[in-house]
Amino acid sequence: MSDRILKIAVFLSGSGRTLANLIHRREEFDLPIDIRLVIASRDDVRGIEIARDDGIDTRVVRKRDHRDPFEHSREMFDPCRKAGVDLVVFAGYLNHVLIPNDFENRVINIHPSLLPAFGGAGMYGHRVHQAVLERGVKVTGCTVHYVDNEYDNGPIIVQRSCPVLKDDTADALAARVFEQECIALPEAITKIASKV
Ligand SMILES: Nc1nc2c(c(=O)[nH]1)N[C@@H](CN(C=O)c1ccc(C(=O)N[C@@H](CCC(=O)O)C(=O)O)cc1)CN2
Ligand SMILES: NCC(=O)N[C@@H]1O[C@H](COP(=O)([O-])[O-])[C@@H](O)[C@H]1O
Repeated sequence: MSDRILKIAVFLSGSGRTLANLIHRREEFDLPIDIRLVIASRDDVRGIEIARDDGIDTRVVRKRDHRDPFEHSREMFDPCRKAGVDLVVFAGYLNHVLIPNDFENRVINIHPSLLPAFGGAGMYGHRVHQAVLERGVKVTGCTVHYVDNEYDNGPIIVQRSCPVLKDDTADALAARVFEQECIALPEAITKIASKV
């Protein structure tokens, strides 16, 4: 579909399964990405090890080490500029970060619900699936969207759905949604690569 290889940076805060899936799709399915950089919000996360094992340049940028959101944003995006990154991918990244003007429409996020439902501040990871179960909805899924300065607000690129089953636990539901995330994020990246 696409003939352009996107230079990407991945921002993460956790176990790095989303990054591992991108590496797998690049190796096995020719996902057109060159992962130039991984930036983690903490130094004790498995995502960093996955990146290093793949030979990817890594950095840790802790939000609390910065005077204000502007300085934090510069520290996150300056390395992306230096590395000539086309697209930044939030892959389980849990800090709010200001999006600089030159990265408008060049940052995407994967969220584990069908936005605009179950999004916003406080909605991340298992909290999302717990809220879905408590509300009793019958269909959930994931959303890949462009990132702006409001949580989970930017234009939607791809959504994939799956059922919520009777007697589901948050763990079981998270695993079913994650299967869809593993398809949705590569699909969104391929879509973007085909347009640039
Ligand atoms: N400018 C933006 N930054 C971020 C966005 C975004 O849409 N615009 N999305 C998040 C990812 N996200 C869901 O997709 C999300 C992550 C975290 C939270 C949240 O409530 N975080 C807590 C802190 C959690 C922690 O550090 O352990 C909080 O802010 O109090 C909501 C949504 C990434 N950044
Ligand atoms: N609001 C953002 C959010 O909840 N993101 C979610 O965190 C998980 C990251 O897993 P990973 O760290 O193993 O890639 C994924 O399920 C992703 O959708």
